[in-house]
Amino acid sequence: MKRATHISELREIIALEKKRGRVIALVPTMGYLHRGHLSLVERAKKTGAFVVLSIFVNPLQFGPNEDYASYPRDLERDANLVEVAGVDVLFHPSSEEMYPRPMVTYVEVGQLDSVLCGAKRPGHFRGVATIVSKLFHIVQPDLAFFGQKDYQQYLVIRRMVSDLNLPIEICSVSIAREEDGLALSSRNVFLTLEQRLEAKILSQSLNEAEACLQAGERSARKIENQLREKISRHCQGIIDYVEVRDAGDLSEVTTIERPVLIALAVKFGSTRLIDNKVVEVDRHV
Ligand SMILES: Nc1ncnc2c1ncn2[C@@H]1O[C@H](COP(=O)(O)OP(=O)(O)OP(=O)(O)O)[C@@H](O)[C@H]1O
Ligand SMILES: CC(C)(CO)[C@@H](O)C(=O)[O-]
Ligand code: BAL
Repeated sequence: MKRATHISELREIIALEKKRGRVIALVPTMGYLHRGHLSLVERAKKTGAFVVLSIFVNPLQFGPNEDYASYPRDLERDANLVEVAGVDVLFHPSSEEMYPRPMVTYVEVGQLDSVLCGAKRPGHFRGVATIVSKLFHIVQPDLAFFGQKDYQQYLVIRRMVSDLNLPIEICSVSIAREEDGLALSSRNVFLTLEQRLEAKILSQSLNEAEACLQAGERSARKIENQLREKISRHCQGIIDYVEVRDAGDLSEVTTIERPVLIALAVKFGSTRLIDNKVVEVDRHV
């Protein structure tokens, strides 16, 4: 596995592979890798592409009171993991390399930024879209892989690629979970034992909401209220949001008739976890 910290080095490596006719796949991450990240690599490898994995904790997507400074980092452990997983090149630039001077140019994401995590983390998706756009320009991949755990992020990137006519196929990968259902996340490492045990309620309550929908419930507000009630009853986490929205464009839903995203964010102390489920409904129930 090759490693690059400078944009120019990475560009040289990729130019050579493109000359050889290789398809290029990009897996953007913030590091502290787990099985969820490795499932993105696995999917990328399966395409036969030359796989570039980036690790960069992007300051632009963190709010002033968020966890940029304390975000978990362990580059050497990550490098070993991705080498074993078969990544072809690991790109881990410094902040100075990615942002040599204060930015004046950003990618704005409009409507999609105004709900769910976008509403709770002002400027977050502008930061995500801007860094992902920079990575896309640096790597010029044919394919890029994103996890459904960050479903809103996946929609934002898909829309950015469409709006800006970028010739990149955006591939989404399903959520990798612990045995008890908790979605894998780099931030899980910050949970106390008690919080870790309680956190399984998030995926359990999403499964229950799905069962309710499959049984014929069609009121989005009822589903949200049931979820809130269950989470509040079974854990000390503070609900940031619990919402049912259209799975295609995140618009508001009252009566569920199309595929919906059931999404939630819950804070366990200072650790904010997100999870979601996309549910297709049978129109004839
Ligand atoms: N459990 C998971 N299953 C599938 N994909 C995941 C999972 N966790 C993260 N990813 C994906 O990996 C990519 C990089 O995510 P990131 O490095 O932010 O990891 P993370 O574990 O989501 O971190 P955090 O939850 O602390 O934000 C994103 O596309 C994200 O959706
Ligand atoms: C896509 C991403 C790497 C951009 O910094 C980040 O938001 C993440 O890890 O999901
Ligand atoms: N996976 C999203 C990165 C963040 O929370 O900033």
